[in-house]
Amino acid sequence: MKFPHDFLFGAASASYQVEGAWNEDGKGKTNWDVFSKIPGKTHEGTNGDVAIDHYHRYKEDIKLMAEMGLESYRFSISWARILPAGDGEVNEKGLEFYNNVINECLKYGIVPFATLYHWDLPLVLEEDGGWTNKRTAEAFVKYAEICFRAFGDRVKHWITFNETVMFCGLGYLKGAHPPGIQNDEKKYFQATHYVFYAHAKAVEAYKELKSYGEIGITHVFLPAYSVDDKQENVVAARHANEYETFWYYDPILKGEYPSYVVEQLKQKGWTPSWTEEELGTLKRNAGKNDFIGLNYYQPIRVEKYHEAVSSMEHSRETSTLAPGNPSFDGFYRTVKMEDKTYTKWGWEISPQGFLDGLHMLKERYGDLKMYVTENGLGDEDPIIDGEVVDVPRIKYIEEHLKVIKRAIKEGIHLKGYYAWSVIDLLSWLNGYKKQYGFIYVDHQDHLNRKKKLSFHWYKHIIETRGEEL
Ligand SMILES: C[C@@]1(C(=O)O)OC[C@H]2O[C@@H](O)[C@H](O)[C@@H](O)[C@H]2O1
Repeated sequence: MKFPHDFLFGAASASYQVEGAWNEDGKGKTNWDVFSKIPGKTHEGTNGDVAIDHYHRYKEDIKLMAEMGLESYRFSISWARILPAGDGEVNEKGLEFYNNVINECLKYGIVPFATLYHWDLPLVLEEDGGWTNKRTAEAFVKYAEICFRAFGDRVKHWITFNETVMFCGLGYLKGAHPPGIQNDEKKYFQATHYVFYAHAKAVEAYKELKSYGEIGITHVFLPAYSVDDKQENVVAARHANEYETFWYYDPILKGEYPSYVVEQLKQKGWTPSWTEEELGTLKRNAGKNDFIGLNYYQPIRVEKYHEAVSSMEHSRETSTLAPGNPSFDGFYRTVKMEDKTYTKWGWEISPQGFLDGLHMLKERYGDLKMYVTENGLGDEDPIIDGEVVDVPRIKYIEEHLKVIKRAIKEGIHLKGYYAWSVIDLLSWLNGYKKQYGFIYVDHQDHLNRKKKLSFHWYKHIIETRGEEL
């Protein structure tokens, strides 16, 4: 059986991780332009000043995507190229760059899938409180409307935010991402709320424009499973799903927060300062979402945790989602299990965990259109006789595509798959230690591009629409 004719085989990138040209053509500074240059924040001081120079080489890169037969390219727009000061004056050169990227995609019949926010926030807004300041939410809606008007005649698939739990969690709890604050639960929950509010306002604005495209949000999908049947561990898994999934998915898809978490925030004094207007906006617009984007890499296995965690000291290492760390509130701990398979960075490889999680989502949110907006293997790819022989990545993606095909057969409304990443790119904290792409970038030879084994494999899968999987 082939994948459905309207299922999109794609791959993804993010502006800060590929573009470079950090201060060219009128682009404003972002939080990451500054944060990545604070000594010790990133592996070997890597940053996005050049990245893989996609800003100047996007034509070559999109031509390679076309040679792979890629049906859709998910990229992100850097807010600070469009509005250098976050709000205020529009930078025409910024609009020009993304118009060129979109037109280059369409030249090859590649469907552009645009993410408005993939963590690079204009510095002016970060310095004014970032996502804990409602001004940022309001500025985002203005930025979104500018993009809808400039690109919406050709871009018909929009994602507002990528992985809110990551930029809020690492920004305000672990401190590994800007603004680098640790253990501030009040700011963490406040930031998530203003992001959800900004999303709902952007959806409302998009629908009013009647561009007849679709809009949604991309969340991490990290289904939590108990390590065994012990009641306290089953309760720990429920707690993890409430805080890591339902807190993020409910306000978008139901228009209200999960009562389990709301009650506990009240008791702990972490309730965001939200207004009736904001909560009403969430409720009014929940039904207008066209899809949810899932970034799935792994599930988590959890057990009840019994030690105090007051003001844990965090590091880059405790921020990598590898198992063994307690949750921010100390309620549970993730566990590495003997009978599971893991990547070199300790992420479990579990296509079955994805399938089980998809059914959990369908049970809670109904027959909702979904895209896998990220899935892939971060690895140190072996180079043999000058060829990048990334067989582990082929196996990883093959197993996940098999499960996606099965999920569709079981009635899950999955409409596309975007491998992370289309091309090797800068990791926020890990530089170029692990690669994710179908295309190799040679940092020892002028960032020259080279097709990997997986490039040819994915090309075949797309051509045959995965019939053999
Ligand atoms: C933490 C990490 C990684 O480097 O492994 O997870 C996988 C992937 O997720 C994406 O949303 C990030 O933009 C990208 O940089 C990657 O980030």
